[in-house]
Amino acid sequence: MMKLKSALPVLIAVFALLGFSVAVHNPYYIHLAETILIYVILLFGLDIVVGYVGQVSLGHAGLFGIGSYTAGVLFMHFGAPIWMTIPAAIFVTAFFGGLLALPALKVVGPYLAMVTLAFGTIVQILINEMTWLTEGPLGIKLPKPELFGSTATELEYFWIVAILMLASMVVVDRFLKSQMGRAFEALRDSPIACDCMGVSVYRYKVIAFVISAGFAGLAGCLYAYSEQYISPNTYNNELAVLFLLAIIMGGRKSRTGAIIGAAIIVLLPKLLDDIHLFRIVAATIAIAMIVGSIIAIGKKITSFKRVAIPLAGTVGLAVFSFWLDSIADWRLSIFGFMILLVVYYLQDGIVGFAKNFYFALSGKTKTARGGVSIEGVDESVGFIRDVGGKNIGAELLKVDSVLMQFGGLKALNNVSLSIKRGTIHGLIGPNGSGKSTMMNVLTGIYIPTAGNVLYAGKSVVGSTSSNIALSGIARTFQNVQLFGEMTALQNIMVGLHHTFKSNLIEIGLHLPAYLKEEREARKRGMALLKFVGLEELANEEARNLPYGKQRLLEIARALALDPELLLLDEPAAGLTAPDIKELLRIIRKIRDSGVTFILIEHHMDVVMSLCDTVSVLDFGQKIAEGKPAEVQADEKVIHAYLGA
Ligand SMILES: Nc1ncnc2c1ncn2[C@@H]1O[C@H](COP(=O)(O)OP(=O)(O)OP(=O)(O)O)[C@@H](O)[C@H]1O
Repeated sequence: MMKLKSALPVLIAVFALLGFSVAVHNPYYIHLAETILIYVILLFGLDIVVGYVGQVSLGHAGLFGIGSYTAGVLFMHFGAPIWMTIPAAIFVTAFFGGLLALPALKVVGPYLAMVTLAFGTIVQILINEMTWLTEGPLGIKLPKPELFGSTATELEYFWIVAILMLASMVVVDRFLKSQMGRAFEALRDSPIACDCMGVSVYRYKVIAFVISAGFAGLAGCLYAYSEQYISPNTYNNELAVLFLLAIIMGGRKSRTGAIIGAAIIVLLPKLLDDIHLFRIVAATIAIAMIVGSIIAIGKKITSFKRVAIPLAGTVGLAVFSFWLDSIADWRLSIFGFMILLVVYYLQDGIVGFAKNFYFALSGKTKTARGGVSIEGVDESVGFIRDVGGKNIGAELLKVDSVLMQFGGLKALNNVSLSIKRGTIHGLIGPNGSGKSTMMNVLTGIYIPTAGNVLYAGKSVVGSTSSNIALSGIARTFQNVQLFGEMTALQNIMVGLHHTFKSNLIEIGLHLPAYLKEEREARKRGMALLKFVGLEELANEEARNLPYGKQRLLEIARALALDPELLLLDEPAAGLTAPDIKELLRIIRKIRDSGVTFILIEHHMDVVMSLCDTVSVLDFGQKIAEGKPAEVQADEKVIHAYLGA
């Protein structure tokens, strides 16, 4: 059943393509459809970077050009056949994708948009100037590829493109549903939490750009044969903006969105050339809009006020189209107007809008795809660390005279701690005393100005957060850092990322090695959810969970790392009394299996009932340490909390 459901989009695509090639013989339309399919391949790749990793890229027209020119140059200079130019274009472009990723590691948002735009411009200039390789502005001519000894016809070539598009669709979908795709989404939703789950943000950003560029390279190569002529000015920044628009209009994180987006950017300019066609389409959209609005208002999904402007806009456009005699002078304005409407009113793109409309209309709740059944979950497989009394009481973590300075402020001033295995060590102190800073030093987010941190005898100072996480230190955050757009189960599976060894080929081909890892991770993920009592919410997006449950989910996600040391930063903050009771039970149970804790907490009853030892910070200095009752009675501590 599950298998059939996931194969359905591919089957629909196959039948649509078959139907098209049987019904349409006009080479002009075949070529148009071919261009759409080529853009679809590129957009699948671009969506990885834009939709999943959440980065802006205006460099994809440049990458597209690199793909085209790899094919063109190899053909012109060496007469290379298509079965050589395709892999070459993919690899060369993927390499440049890696280069494009470097700025993305440093800057985000508008800055990244500018850097990637510059990348596109540089590529275009280089293609133009390197005449010895690329023929410069003259461009390169190349015939349709050889197929079984004869040159492919337009229709045969259409089928080559169609098959590669289908293959890309399957492969991209598989990548994105694997640990790889989860890493991409995790780093978009919370880079800090991503690193602290042992998933290196650096590494996966680069991987995302490389894979994305690989698809741009494939698309570029196919485009060269499709057009049979390539020249530098095709790959301009306008095309880059158009690609980005296609993703936004179609709908990010969606293969259907990529197809719709590609169709729009290829067909819209043609549509705006033909006044009759434009009238028909504008009228159809206006009617759909009127009918949709009436239904939506009738079912109370929306109000008249909210649909008034888009309604007036689409109806106005339709009326305007009949009033016009010729469209030529209005093309750009109409295009701009349509973009404005879509970007403003359909922020989730056309696919996102259609989905929301469907769910609102049918009254069904959205369950994330890849949902799992909650029956027969075996809690015991989730939580596998059991040091069984090993070295209980020996030193696990030693913080040695750590100084953390921010400008003139000493957030931590010469603090030393000794954390014993199998214990719960409390870290308390008034607001701003340096507790969270200590957590950040321990997890590699801050590098201390001076001093050392030894974990199991080895210094972790200077190690990356993801390496520290993988060595066995997991944490939760004061201000919950879940991966909001991912389901509860997926959040935990990011924590289980370290259990995956499979590579891109194993994922792409769904080889048993990968499928087994995925199965086991799901099983463990569900077990961990059950452990914290969230198995019923496995398929719910994390951002929709109540606050208390979010905190529990964070603990379960941290446990997925199989930690030896678990750092909890104010786990009881914002929890109700029954939730706190549940939290205490869970923490004790984890402790009993041998995990060591550092616990920051403002709820004194929680600290008193859980901790074996408590250290107190005030203005970055350790002012007291000892058993909870001793510390509570300490003069300096009372003074720090109550003030003079
Ligand atoms: N990245 C930073 N840059 C500059 N100052 C910082 C930074 N991080 C923390 N500080 C400062 O260090 C001090 C300690 O902050 P920290 O967040 O560690 O306190 P805390 O004990 O966790 O407080 P709270 O209980 O309010 O969370 C504060 O004065 C804070 O403003």
